[in-house]
Amino acid sequence: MSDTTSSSASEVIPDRPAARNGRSGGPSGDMPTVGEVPVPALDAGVEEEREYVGLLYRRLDELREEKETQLSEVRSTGAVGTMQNVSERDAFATMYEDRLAQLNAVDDRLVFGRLDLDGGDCRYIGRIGLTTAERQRLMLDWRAPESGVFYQATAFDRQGVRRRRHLMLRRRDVQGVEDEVLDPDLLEETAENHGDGALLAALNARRTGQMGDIVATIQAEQDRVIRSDLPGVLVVQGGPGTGKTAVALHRAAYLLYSHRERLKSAGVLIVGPNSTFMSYIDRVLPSLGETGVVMSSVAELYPGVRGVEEQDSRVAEIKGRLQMAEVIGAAVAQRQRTIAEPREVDVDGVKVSVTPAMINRARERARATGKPYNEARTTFVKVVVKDIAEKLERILAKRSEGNEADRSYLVEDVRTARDVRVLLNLCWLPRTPQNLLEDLWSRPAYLEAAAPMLTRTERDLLRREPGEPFTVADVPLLDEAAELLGYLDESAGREEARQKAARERQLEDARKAVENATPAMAEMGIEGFLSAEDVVSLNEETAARLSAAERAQVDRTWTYGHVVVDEAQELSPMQWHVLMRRCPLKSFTVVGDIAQGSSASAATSWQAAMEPFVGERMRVEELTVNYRTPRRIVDLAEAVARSEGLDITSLRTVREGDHAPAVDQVADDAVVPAVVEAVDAEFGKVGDGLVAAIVPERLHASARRALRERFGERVGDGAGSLSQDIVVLTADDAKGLEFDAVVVVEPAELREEAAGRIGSLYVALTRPTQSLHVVHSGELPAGFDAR
Ligand SMILES: Nc1ncnc2c1ncn2[C@@H]1O[C@H](COP(=O)(O)OP(=O)(O)OP(=O)(O)O)[C@@H](O)[C@H]1O
Repeated sequence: MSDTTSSSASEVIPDRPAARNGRSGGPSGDMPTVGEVPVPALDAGVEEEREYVGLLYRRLDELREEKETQLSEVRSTGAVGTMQNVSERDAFATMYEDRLAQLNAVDDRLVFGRLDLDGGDCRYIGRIGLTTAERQRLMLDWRAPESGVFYQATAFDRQGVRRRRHLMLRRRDVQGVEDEVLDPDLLEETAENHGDGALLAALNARRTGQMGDIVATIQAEQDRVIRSDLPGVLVVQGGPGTGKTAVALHRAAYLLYSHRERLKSAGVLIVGPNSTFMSYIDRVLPSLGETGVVMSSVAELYPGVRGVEEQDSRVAEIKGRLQMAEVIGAAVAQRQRTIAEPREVDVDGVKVSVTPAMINRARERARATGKPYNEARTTFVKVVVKDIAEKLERILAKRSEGNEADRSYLVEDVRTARDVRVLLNLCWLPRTPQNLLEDLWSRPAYLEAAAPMLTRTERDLLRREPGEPFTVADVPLLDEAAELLGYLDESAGREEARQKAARERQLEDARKAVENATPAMAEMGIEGFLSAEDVVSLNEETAARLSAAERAQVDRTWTYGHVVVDEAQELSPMQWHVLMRRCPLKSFTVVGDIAQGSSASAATSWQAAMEPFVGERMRVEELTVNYRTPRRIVDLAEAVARSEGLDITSLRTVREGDHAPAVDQVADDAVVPAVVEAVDAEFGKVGDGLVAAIVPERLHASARRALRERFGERVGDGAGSLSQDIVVLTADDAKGLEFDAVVVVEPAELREEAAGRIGSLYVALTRPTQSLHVVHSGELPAGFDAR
């Protein structure tokens, strides 16, 4: 058994240089080799590189075949033998499956870089590490420490790099090479292939509606963020198009590689603003060979609920306050009541008096357990039932003149007596998070008692009818309620405890199994690929084949090893509060742009947003180059933002752009037809690209209808349609996305929709990669005159 791809930082890769140019650094020395494998010389062109790339693909195919054979052999073994044998078999099967999935995922543009170093060493950089069957290195994983210089070296700080070569592949074929010569001595010897063409080619490429990876062209300031240490809170501030999303996703892949042991079992959570955005980014990590990550929009963080949009931003702001945690706490506590007077209950025809003292005593006992509300209720019920049963026993003893009743029957009679159940529910009602929240919003008296700190107007704003769907802003409140209420069904709590204990025992078995398997895996150059946790999940009957990621997704109480938050400027304090609970270690990558904030609770500074949760303990990095939007469009967007008082740092841009922004003013009733014309005109400019119309809510349906009339099926609908030619979006939905051309409709209205905050208009203006077209009937916001 041998496997020589590298999957983890802890893998043992013999540090044998793969390629050494025969004559140190010379352009045309003897052909260097890896074992018997020739490596193209420094002055090699596309043809020679093609040969080497062909060799890498042959190796990839060989490994894939090997894994397929191993997997079918292991599967055919069947589930026989001791528990430990079964664990070992399953452990190997999972390992082969994961590896196969990884090998399949990295097929497209497997290799993208080559470094030629002082002293003649040469390194190929690709999506994963590859070695020959004799364990000689063929290609390095981009995340390996030795690959760092590929992204970091500059002419001023060469870090031993003579030349950085970008190999530009289409699928498996080398289409071209691009060289950056850093060593001045080499400049004279190599005449061709200079420039930053790989980056420009990537930036000019037509957009597909799906975000791609940037692994071949990560820039130095981005690389520093990606490779930053795991612990603590890292905040990445960056203007539009600076690659925050790309960097956040590559960082997740990097962390999974360099801390695989820890993160594979605990998992990594990636949180984004909405489901459109989540589907836009969902292919990036698989293309980097990483699949075990949980992705969730803020609307889906509470399992089983998908929050709808909160229509009124004032309501969203109130529900987002940290204070709401107190409101939920008070609402929970209020559901425990006592009785003012003794009360008679009927147990099988016998009247028993229940006193306030009995209720109070039971309540104190229950509270003293420190358990969540529903679980503490179990103690309350037990104490009250026992007290009533004792009273009943005494009454019956008196009546039957000393004949003893069977205590256990009495307890059961009391427990099932209707009067008793009514009384118990009156004093301590069992609750679900959903019905607690529903009561809070639909019963003014209840809300008033729980939220005296809110004004009357604020409470009135929160009012809604029972049965209406929960909103995004309700999601953290449901989570808070679930935390305080605990399990409704006491047996669910017990079942959970039982499962925990069983899991502990299985973990012990699994540790032994993994220990046994480890030497064999190390022999294959694989360490840390499989943990005892993985083996246990394989053995669990209920979670027969669930990965940590899959288990985490359905478990509200799951705690992750790392959490990545995108568009983080939009999060409310309550949303942060809940996210912090998902990662008690406080290992976060937080990316966003304060200037783009448009939600009712948007942060005004990172310090203000994070301080309640992490104090001063965070590090802030800034990204400064806009890779998406050409200079001419950025100038306009920045002028608009500045005239509205936004404090933004001017971004550097990579491209000047071929098209000046177009602005069409039309009559009120001509806006929708003008949008259709503008979309048409933009196709004229950008050819087959993607065009988005970003419109106020009011015009969404009519603009879509008109575009469909003209362009038919080419007009997409909803989150799944980003890859269609034309999409109609609100400014909120456009967050984080990009298109070849964008038609921004009624900019002043877009600003008003976000309660006058300029952030959403700034977002809309910075979505194009090529061309911007503005259509308006009303006044233009200030800043447009700077064109
Ligand atoms: N190093 C790079 N190489 C190639 N493309 C890049 C690079 N950095 C960023 N890009 C591209 O620039 C575009 C913008 O990146 P991304 O969406 O990550 O930016 P962002 O900062 O999250 O933007 P916004 O805040 O405006 O949503 C994407 O198409 C991305 O692929």
